[in-house]
Formats: sequence, structure tokens, C-alpha cells
Amino acid sequence: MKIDVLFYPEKLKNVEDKVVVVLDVLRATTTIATALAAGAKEVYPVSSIREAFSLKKKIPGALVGGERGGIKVPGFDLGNSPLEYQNLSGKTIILSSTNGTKALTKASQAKNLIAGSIINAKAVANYLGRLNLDVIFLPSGTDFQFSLEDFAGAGYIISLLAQQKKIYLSDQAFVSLKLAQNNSPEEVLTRSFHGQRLINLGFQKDVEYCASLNLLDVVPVGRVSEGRLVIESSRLFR
Ligand SMILES: O=C(O)[C@H](CS(=O)(=O)O)OP(=O)(O)O
Ligand SMILES: [Mg+2]
Repeated sequence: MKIDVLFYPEKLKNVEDKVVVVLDVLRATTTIATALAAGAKEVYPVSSIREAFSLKKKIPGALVGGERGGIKVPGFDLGNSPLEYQNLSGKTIILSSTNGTKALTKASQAKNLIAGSIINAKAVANYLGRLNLDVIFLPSGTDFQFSLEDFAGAGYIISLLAQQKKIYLSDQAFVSLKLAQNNSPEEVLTRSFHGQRLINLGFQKDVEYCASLNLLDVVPVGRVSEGRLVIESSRLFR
């Protein structure tokens, strides 16, 4: 299996025949994994606030969540804190965040699209091992800049994948793996620019939660339905 890790979404091209793992460790893909583990039926990632409100009108009972500047959008039911996403049995979630949901929609045409994070690293690694195809990891970044937590997040998954498969790493994937091998998730997330920003906004508990390696065994997978990306929990591979 060949493994590549991009720096940020702008580099992603021609994904139709690719396996793409999108990461937004702080916090969108962690929130998606948490929502699905809490029983949500599906998550629709959308880029804009307007699109979120418009889709909510079309799906009775849907909850709309997300943030701008880290803070819950006025009129939304939920913010972007994974800790808010509990007891969601059968619920549809519409999520719009600054970075993660944009990266997910950018990768929506991928042959296989997976939302990865640190809390479900092992489950994602097992899933990729079963797929047995080349993989591109796509860090969402923060405001179109490189983000440490997403790049290292890919490395934690790669390190678990390396325990079960022969893998061939691009130069960037090699650095991502080394970063993960030499730093704990707590160190990485607390050190990162985005982690510091969230801590200053009062989201210390979110940062700690997002660093909880292998907490959940859910694998969020994307598919396009009626022209729109929807993410559900894969129950095929555990
Ligand atoms: O809520 C978050 O963690 C961020 C918002 S910001 O970068 O702190 O403004 O959104 P995400 O899309 O989850 O990176
Ligand atoms: Mg982020």
C-alpha cells in the first residue's frame, strides 16, 4: 500500500479513483465520529451557514451544528464541540465548520472517503487495512494553513496500519509518522496553534477529548446521495 499525506486541501486533485482520509482532529472529524458513535444516523457536512439552514428545512427533525471562529453559530442547535454530541439515536446532523466540512466536501468524489481522527485511529487503520488500497491522507488545516494536529493525526493512523500491512511512505507520510511516533496526542494537540486557540476560547476539555487515542471504534464513511455528501458509520469492517 502506498501512503501519502498532503499538507492541506488545496493539493487534492483527481480523487475519483482514490481512497482519501480527511482529518480535522480539532474538531470536525472528531465531532463526526462522536456523533455517529452516539447513535446519529448520518452527518451532512456543508460548507456554508446558509446551506446548513436550507438543508435543515428539507430534513424534518435534523439538528444543525457547527461554528465560526470556534463559537456556535447563532440559531444552530449545537456547536462544534464533540462533547455536545451525545444521545443522538436516529438523528440526522447537518454540520458546518470553518475547515473540516469544507475539506470533506472537497474530497466528496473520492472512490472511498473516510473521516479520520485520533479518537478512532485504530478503527480507521483496520478499515484501511481491509481495503488494501493506496491511501491519501488529507489534513483539513486551519484557515488554509498547515495544521500540526491533522498532520500528526495521519501519523497515528499510519503507525497502526504499519502493524498490519507492508506500507510505502511518501516523504510527507514519513514525516507524519515520525511526528506521531515521537510525540503523544496530548503533546501535539496542546502545542498546536489551533489547540492553543481552542484552549484560550475555553475548550480545554475538547482538546483533551480530541487527543483520546482509540476511544471509539466507529469508521465514518462518505457517499454522495442526490448530489450531496453524507457520512454514515461503516459497519462492514471492525
Ligand atoms: O471549531 C473548530 O475547532 C474549528 C474552528 S476554528 O478554526 O477554531 O475557527 O473548525 P474546524 O473546521 O473543526 O477546524
Ligand atoms: Mg480544525
